[in-house]
Amino acid sequence: MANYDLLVIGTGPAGQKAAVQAAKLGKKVGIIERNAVVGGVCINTGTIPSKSLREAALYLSGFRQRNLYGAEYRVKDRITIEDLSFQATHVITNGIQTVQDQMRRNAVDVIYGTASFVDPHRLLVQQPSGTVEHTAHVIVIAVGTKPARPSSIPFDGESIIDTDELLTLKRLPSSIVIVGGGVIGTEYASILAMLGVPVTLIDKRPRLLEFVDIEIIETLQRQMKEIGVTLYHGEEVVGIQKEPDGQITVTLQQAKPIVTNTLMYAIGRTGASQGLNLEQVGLTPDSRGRLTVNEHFQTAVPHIYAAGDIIGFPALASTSMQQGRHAACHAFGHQDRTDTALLPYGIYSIPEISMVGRSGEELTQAGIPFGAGIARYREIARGQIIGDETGMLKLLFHRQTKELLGVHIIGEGATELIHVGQAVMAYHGTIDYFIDTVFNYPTLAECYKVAALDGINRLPRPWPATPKTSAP
Ligand SMILES: Cc1cc2nc3c(=O)[nH]c(=O)nc-3n(C[C@H](O)[C@H](O)[C@H](O)COP(=O)(O)OP(=O)(O)OC[C@H]3O[C@@H](n4cnc5c(N)ncnc54)[C@H](O)[C@@H]3O)c2cc1C
Ligand SMILES: NC(=O)c1ccc[n+]([C@@H]2O[C@H](COP(=O)([O-])OP(=O)(O)OC[C@H]3O[C@@H](n4cnc5c(N)ncnc54)[C@H](O)[C@@H]3O)[C@@H](O)[C@H]2O)c1
Repeated sequence: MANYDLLVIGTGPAGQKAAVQAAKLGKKVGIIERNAVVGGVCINTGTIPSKSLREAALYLSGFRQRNLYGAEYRVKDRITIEDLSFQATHVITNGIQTVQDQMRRNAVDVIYGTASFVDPHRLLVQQPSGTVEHTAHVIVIAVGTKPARPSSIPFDGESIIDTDELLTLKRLPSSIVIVGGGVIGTEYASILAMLGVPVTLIDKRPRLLEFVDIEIIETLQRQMKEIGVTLYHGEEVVGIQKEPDGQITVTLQQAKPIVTNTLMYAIGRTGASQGLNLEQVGLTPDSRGRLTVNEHFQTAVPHIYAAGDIIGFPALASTSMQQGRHAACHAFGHQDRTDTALLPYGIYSIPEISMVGRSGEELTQAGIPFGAGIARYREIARGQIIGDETGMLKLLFHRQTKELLGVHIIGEGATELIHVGQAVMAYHGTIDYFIDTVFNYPTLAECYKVAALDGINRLPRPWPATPKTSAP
């Protein structure tokens, strides 16, 4: 038994950052992990493997170069699971090693085993060799999520799978039906289609990713159809039949049945709070296993914090890290602030999407008068050089003050480019910043200037004057 200032449950992004931050504040920290390796969903089954798979698919399929060298261009003709997992395995191994090194350098004890509460300050850790108990002044619950698996679906780990199991398949599916057009379903649909797998993507909502700007989603949907994704909106699976030849017949509510080789469910994730013995400390998760916290990530028991996917939206690696760090800072009296209004979103579909700030729909609903300016990659030198013909950057700004209110991008580099707009918004900058600034040429960042000029040109003259204090 050891006594800690902080014990963290879970070594995903939230747990890692909570642990390191507390260690930097001079605290004695332990972090508990039930898997054989550190890193959580992020490094082992979610963010990192899916993004590595995407990069490998884009490279091996030659997709990025097809507009330049022709639709037939390929780096490799028959792409195998081994080709794809080569890069992912390398990146995952490095990621695990990096987390282990960080814990060691910061003198954080990594305790392998499954944690549960004995009382509000005491955790039981089950290990293959037996159980140990540790106590702590502060506890951070960062246990993350697991894929939602409705009991009515006959999952078999091979042909009827969840999104974690996709990564363990022995060969690429010859066809796949994906149920759930959320972020995971959309990303994997693009990746698999890129590899030549016929993909059907089904979602019960009327369109994909309802929180994304409509014009951006229309572009994405067109692109996905072009690379071989069949989309069904407002549709649900009502029957699953495994045929003697191993194929699966999927019966839909409205459309004709589909025969497929693989069926994958990507219908969301549930909090991994089961088994934590939360009733011992008086905490009750919601129906999806999530915990409620205040703005400092404290649960109803003030010295027990929760951070990352276990607290629900936005459930991203990016936000989880910040939440974990914020929780540790608050617990040990160190000032910290998280700007939730400027949360960027990055969706690694093909093409990728990113956004920050408000959408046109939100501004209209709020009654804020706004203008829009668009730059298309095909009209930008860098866009032409890289052969991205569908990329687009859209700026939304206040019609009177010209303050930047939202940035929405689809195309190569979108998730990196977004941070230029995010910084300008953080300082309440106007689109004049982009008009007055010189950008490297040829770059995709030049889209900001072109979109700002487009936006101002669409306003009735005389154009509004620039307020003196608005630029950063
Ligand atoms: C396919 C996929 C793609 C994604 N892509 C992105 C992306 O591109 N960008 C992005 O920002 N986010 C992405 N995400 C989301 C991101 O992975 C999560 O937001 C992030 O991993 C959550 O971090 P976390 O620290 O809350 O928990 P997790 O990473 O889920 O880690 C929790 C850890 O806690 C451990 N644990 C659970 N219970 C116990 C227990 N009782 N005792 C001990 N240990 C326990 C688990 O074993 C696990 O290691 C993706 C997710 C998925 C599934
Ligand atoms: N790039 C990224 O940042 C990234 C990538 C992947 C995952 N993630 C995170 O992982 C989390 C989980 O992603 P997800 O895509 O599994 O969940 P999600 O909640 O985003 O999407 C689930 C989708 O499934 C649909 N659905 C649910 N039940 C259905 C049914 N029976 N039939 C048809 N459609 C159904 C819903 O309408 C929804 O569109 C998200 O919260 C996201 O934040 C982030």
